[in-house]
Amino acid sequence: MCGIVGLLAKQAVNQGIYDALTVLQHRGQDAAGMMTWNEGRFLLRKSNGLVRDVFHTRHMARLKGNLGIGHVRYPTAGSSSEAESQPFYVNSPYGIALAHNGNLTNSEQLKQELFSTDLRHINTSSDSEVLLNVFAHELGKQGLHLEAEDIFDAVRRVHRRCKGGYAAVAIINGFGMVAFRDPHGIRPVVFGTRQDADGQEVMIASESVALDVGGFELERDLGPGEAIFVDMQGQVHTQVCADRPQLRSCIFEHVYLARPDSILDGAYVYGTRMQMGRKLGDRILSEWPDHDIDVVIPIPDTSRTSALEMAQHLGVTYREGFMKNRYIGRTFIMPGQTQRKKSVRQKLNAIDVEFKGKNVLLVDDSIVRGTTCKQIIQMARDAGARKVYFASAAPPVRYPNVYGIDMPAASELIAHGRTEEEVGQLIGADRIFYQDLEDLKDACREVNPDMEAFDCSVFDGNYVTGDIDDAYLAVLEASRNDSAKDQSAGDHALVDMHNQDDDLDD
Ligand SMILES: O=P(O)(O)OC[C@H]1O[C@H](OP(=O)(O)OP(=O)(O)O)[C@H](O)[C@@H]1O
Ligand SMILES: NC(=O)CC[C@H](N)C(=O)O
Ligand SMILES: [Mg+2]
Repeated sequence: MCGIVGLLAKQAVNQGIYDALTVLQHRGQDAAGMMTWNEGRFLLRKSNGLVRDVFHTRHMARLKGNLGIGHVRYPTAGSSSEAESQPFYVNSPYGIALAHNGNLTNSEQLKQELFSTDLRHINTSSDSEVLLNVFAHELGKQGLHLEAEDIFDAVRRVHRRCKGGYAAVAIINGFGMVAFRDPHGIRPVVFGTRQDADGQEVMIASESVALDVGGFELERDLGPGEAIFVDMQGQVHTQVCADRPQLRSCIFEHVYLARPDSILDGAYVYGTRMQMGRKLGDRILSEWPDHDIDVVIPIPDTSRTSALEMAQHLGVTYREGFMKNRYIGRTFIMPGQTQRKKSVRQKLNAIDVEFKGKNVLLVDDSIVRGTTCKQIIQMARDAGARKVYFASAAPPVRYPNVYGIDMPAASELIAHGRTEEEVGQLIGADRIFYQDLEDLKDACREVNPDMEAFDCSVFDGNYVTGDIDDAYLAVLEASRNDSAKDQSAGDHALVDMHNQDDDLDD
């Protein structure tokens, strides 16, 4: 779940893209990058680190031009090497730069095809470089002069070849900006406009919050299989380019990934999280009408919205019993288990008075590996809680994700092959409550009834692209489990196009 942004404006876009990336930072903390286009040249800066660490004044000054794209990365394929940070660039045809959120599930097969049939070489292990090359190859079948229709034809062929979850934004040298969303709309992408004295400016982004910050009016989400082309004059052209588009957006965006102040597929994430809190409150009341919960305490940050609503619904006091260190990022999207474990303790600290002698209900948005809740329950006990109950606003996460969330190994998921009660025992809770999957879907549908169905694969093991079987998951687990990733860490030797270096003079 990386963050992507594209901006075509009437003046320099570097600051606008930087600002958008800072509000998309929660989608990727490993690397950041920006590619602008100026008078026929692409200018690139990308590196490992947070947005504020990657772009210094000297880089910003060099990122000239009124058209650009940006990316914050949370790796879900290949390595976390700087060379695999994004955007990527390819020189033929025209010169194309691309940033991608998601994961291709057939990238190995595509890589072979690109080499043997399309005569293209992929220089990294990133699936995003594969996506860019498929797009480039299909675009290369068009003529010297591109019209919107030609671009949409190329995207149509990309959808026929690529499988998985992908939202991508690209620049085509001399022609404009393009974005497209996979035929199931698994990963989100929205676009908005801003009126300048010289004409219309357009921003495309993973989440609407990026548009808010830039003063853009949200037009809408791209639909499943839809593409948008913004020409150099700022004119917007859109077309659905998939043969059988079906909206199956990732429900985990609403549970955890997206910011609550974003609107995805027409639904305020804040609203869907509130409904999750209500539904789970209902479940607790029906399973345990004479409960003895004294206080509801959220595990900051993401669970706050659901926990507050749940407490009100239960008629129980809500208290902020854990303080969050604002300088530690999201732990779940950190690359290794050792770092994730250590960061939970650095990130959260208990306020003893809220726990002493009380029966506390701790609420989190989800339990994935169990890294957070195990430590938190112990902290609550150490702070003097009498009983510690635990509620997850999402159902048990039992299956790997293959569409752009780095949960590749079933064996690393605490609920895989376990009952709810077994998870409760393992994490040390006196009682555990999980959301029901139908209730989770209803929570989202109640905010936008048009969202009929979702990708819920991490909860039900049903992969909407239809190409995932046990053999695929076994290969994925072997190649991307935590210890496999540890062994490939530090692989920075891959070559890439010239990247602005830190040792350049100011
Ligand atoms: O079971 P786990 O493997 O620990 O994963 C689940 C936890 O990770 C996330 O928090 P994170 O710190 O990433 O972000 P947040 O501050 O947005 O809650 C999520 O909100 C849960 O708290
Ligand atoms: N989280 C994502 O969207 C990752 C995009 C791409 N698969 C990468 O690893 O760079
Ligand atoms: Mg959390």
